[in-house]
Amino acid sequence: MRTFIFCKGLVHKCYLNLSKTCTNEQPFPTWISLLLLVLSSSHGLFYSYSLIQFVFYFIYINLQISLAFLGAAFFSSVKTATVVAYICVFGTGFLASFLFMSFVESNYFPKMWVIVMELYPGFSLYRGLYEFAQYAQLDGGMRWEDLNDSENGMKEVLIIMFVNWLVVLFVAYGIDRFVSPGSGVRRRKSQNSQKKPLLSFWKPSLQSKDSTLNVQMDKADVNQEREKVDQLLHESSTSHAIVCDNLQKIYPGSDGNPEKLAVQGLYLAVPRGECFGMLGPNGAGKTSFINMMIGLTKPTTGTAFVQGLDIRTHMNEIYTSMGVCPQHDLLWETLTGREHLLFYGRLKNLKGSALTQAVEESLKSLNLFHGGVADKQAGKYSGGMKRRLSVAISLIGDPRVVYMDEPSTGLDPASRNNLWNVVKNAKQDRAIILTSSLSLSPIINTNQLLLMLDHIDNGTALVYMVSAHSMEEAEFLCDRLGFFVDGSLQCIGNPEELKARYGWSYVFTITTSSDHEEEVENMVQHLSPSASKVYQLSGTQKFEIPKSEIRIADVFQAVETAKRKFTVFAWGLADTNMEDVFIKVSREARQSNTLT
Ligand SMILES: Nc1ncnc2c1ncn2[C@@H]1O[C@H](COP(=O)(O)OP(=O)(O)OP(=O)(O)O)[C@@H](O)[C@H]1O
Repeated sequence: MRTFIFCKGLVHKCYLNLSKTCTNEQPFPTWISLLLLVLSSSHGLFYSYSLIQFVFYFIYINLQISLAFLGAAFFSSVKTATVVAYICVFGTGFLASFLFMSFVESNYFPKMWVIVMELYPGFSLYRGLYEFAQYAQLDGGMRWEDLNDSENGMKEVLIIMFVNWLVVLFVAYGIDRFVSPGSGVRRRKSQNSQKKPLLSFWKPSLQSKDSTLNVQMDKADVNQEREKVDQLLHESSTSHAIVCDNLQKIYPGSDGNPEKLAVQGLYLAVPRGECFGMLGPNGAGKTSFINMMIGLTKPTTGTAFVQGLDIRTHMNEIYTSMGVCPQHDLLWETLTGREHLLFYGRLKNLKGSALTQAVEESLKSLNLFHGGVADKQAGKYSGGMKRRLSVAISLIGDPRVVYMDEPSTGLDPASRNNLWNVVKNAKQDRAIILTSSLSLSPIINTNQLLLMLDHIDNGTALVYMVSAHSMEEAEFLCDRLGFFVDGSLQCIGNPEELKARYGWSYVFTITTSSDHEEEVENMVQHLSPSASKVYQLSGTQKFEIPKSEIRIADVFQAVETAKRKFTVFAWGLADTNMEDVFIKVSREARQSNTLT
């Protein structure tokens, strides 16, 4: 990931050329070298096609790529990498033109110092171009035998660049493999203290055994999940692709803010073939969880195993079997949809016709193929098309584990249904974790279901609203759902189980004029003394009535009687749905948080 970030800044232009000119199988340094060779020759800069030019460009481009890999270890932000890369490029050009070249041409400046300066790749590039220009007027340009000329510095330049290439590549590999397998170098140094020896397979961490405090004993389903995890950690093999063992994330306090417990001791086991829905309001910790699972951040304590590999120590191996659809689309504006998929497909080791076929199938399944859409730049895509492309990227290369952070955000209903079908098909043989944000907001939006008035204190009302499509998506796609509030798992189970567990009541909604609210309340109390009002606004009231206390026929009877006394604009009696479950779970979580 870091490598791409830096590469995007440093070799962005080279990559774009690659994408537009090379075929799938050819390594791109070769193509770029040939391109530069042809361009320079055809523009009359050099009068011949020289093999030396090809070798020179080839070595230089590979050196640049190695430098990009090395530099990637030091940057975690695309912007910073881009700015530094541009400063290096322009600064080098400036210094080379006004300073270095005068040293090269000077008869007094020691040649030894010129060679020392050429150790810097930018100067060796300039020296090489300078030497080509010197020989450009000769018939045939620079030849191999010209390398022996005493004034020709090309031989040194080629040797220096070649050695530089190997050294930089070696150092970059060493840093990436052994020093900092994760994110930015400085951050990694501080995390090395947490590094554990490599694990051969599942192995319970000692930390997890000590930490029982985070599990609230009254959550039977959550406890059951924890027991399952404990059991899985002692098995030598398992059908579970993802096992989280007391995963915890605490962000340190900054700028006077206290530290933030974003994910609290999470135990979770997701088998292959399951789509697990992680639902929760904004700030519940869903993205923090995903960021740990995809290696963007390290867990504070605990760990998770993906296909048996520990996310603290084996992230590089995990990347090869993982797909991610991030919350915000990370796309190159100037690359087409097809080019994106070709790029990510190659990263997943797809080649030749298998790659072409996978890309086409993926584009077709997400409606990004026909009408030239596949070959349109992603920058010209609508928000929904970008989202679909992100989902396609996450699924290319047949990953075993896929994380989708709010995949259908911003999609119109037709695209959403299409995306749901794609995800549903994709989950057959892989584990998918899908997050969905459920709005908890005091703003009333007619597109959302207004579900509950939590309390009315001091004249203020906090209204819970749940985005209807989030719930629909969760129910349609997910085999199991977990509700998160304030970083902790509140309940877990399949939609039917959850509805049965929390669905002990009917929801009775009635709309009259405001003058008759009290009479409606009395009517409901008469029907069921334990009924509770959950929402009231301008004559519309909503009650939860325990199923054990009423018969549906009695409700009909009561409403008919009421209609004879005053006007009832609308009324309805509904069974508990997933929205109600979420409201109840959130309310209980809030109440228990207030008490503690
Ligand atoms: N880098 C950070 N430093 C400090 N606090 C953070 C950081 N990232 C997230 N948080 C806090 O951690 C909590 C969980 O955030 P997170 O983004 O994981 O929630 P979320 O469920 O994904 O929310 P959303 O649906 O809005 O994306 C929030 O209170 C957030 O403010």
